[in-house]
Amino acid sequence: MTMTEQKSMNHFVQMADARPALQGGVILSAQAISHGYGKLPVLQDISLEIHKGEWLGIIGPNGSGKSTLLSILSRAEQPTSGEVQLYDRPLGAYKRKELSRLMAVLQQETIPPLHYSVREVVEMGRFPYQSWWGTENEDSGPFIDHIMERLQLEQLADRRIDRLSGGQRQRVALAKLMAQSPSIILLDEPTTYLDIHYQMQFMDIIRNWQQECGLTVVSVLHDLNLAALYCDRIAVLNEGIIHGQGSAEEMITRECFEQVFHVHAEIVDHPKVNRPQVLLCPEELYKAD
Ligand SMILES: Nc1ncnc2c1ncn2[C@@H]1O[C@H](COP(=O)(O)OP(=O)(O)OP(=O)(O)O)[C@@H](O)[C@H]1O
Repeated sequence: MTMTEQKSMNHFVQMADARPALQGGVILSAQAISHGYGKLPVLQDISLEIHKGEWLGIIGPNGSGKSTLLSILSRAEQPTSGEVQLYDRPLGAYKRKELSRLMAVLQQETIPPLHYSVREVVEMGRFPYQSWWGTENEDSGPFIDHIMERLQLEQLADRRIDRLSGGQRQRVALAKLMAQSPSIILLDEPTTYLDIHYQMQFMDIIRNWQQECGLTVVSVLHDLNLAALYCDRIAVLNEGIIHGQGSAEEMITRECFEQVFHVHAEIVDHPKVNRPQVLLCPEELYKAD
């Protein structure tokens, strides 16, 4: 590791150490959350505890309330009833910059196609650490360099953000998120527009970040094999309620697929890692049985 990399890594670790002390390892909790749009109930009595350093995957069918739950966990939406707490404090009690130093959110199209360069967008991640005049106590240049290198964005540094492909933009969004140095990240279907190579690269980068800094990750994922491979724990949401939560082995089951997703599936053990993987089966194979 070069001096610059070491300095940047120390930056990550210092950020991790600067986090508030935890009690019982719970960093974020949803307590009896209910929510609806007009008369449509979307979430009913959701209670969830997210522990420091874990990767929680939220899976469930279309319209089951996953994005709504993530919006409530990030304070983008207020629940109709119930409360979210971050480090044992109600989410509503945090000032905006204070919350941004602790929590970052990545949605499918987080970065609007503006006329900024890639590097300028990544630097925007430092906003929560800047004074009124847009300056920081410490020079974050080497840290930004390190992130650009790590996400292979150096060649694109001066390229305008609106001239990038969807996959490249998603990498820039991730770089901006890393620049923000949060202790918890919320990801809403982060790999949807990525090809298989960039899906795996994206997930590996998040996992390395998690392992290096004790980052806590909450992600909505539609790809259940990725969820099984990367998440430490999975919560299954169905029709606005938690159908179940547990390890990949406990949640990625034939019963869950039939009851929640209404599809037939065979579950096999991954030959290289100790995680279940899903093999989907056409309906007629089951009719023939
Ligand atoms: N702003 C809104 N106004 C009205 N209804 C909404 C709004 N946002 C979501 N809904 C409704 O709430 C329900 C849950 O939506 P949500 O996006 O949370 O589900 P989801 O599980 O993330 O779905 P998907 O997998 O399709 O992304 C759906 O019935 C949706 O139509």
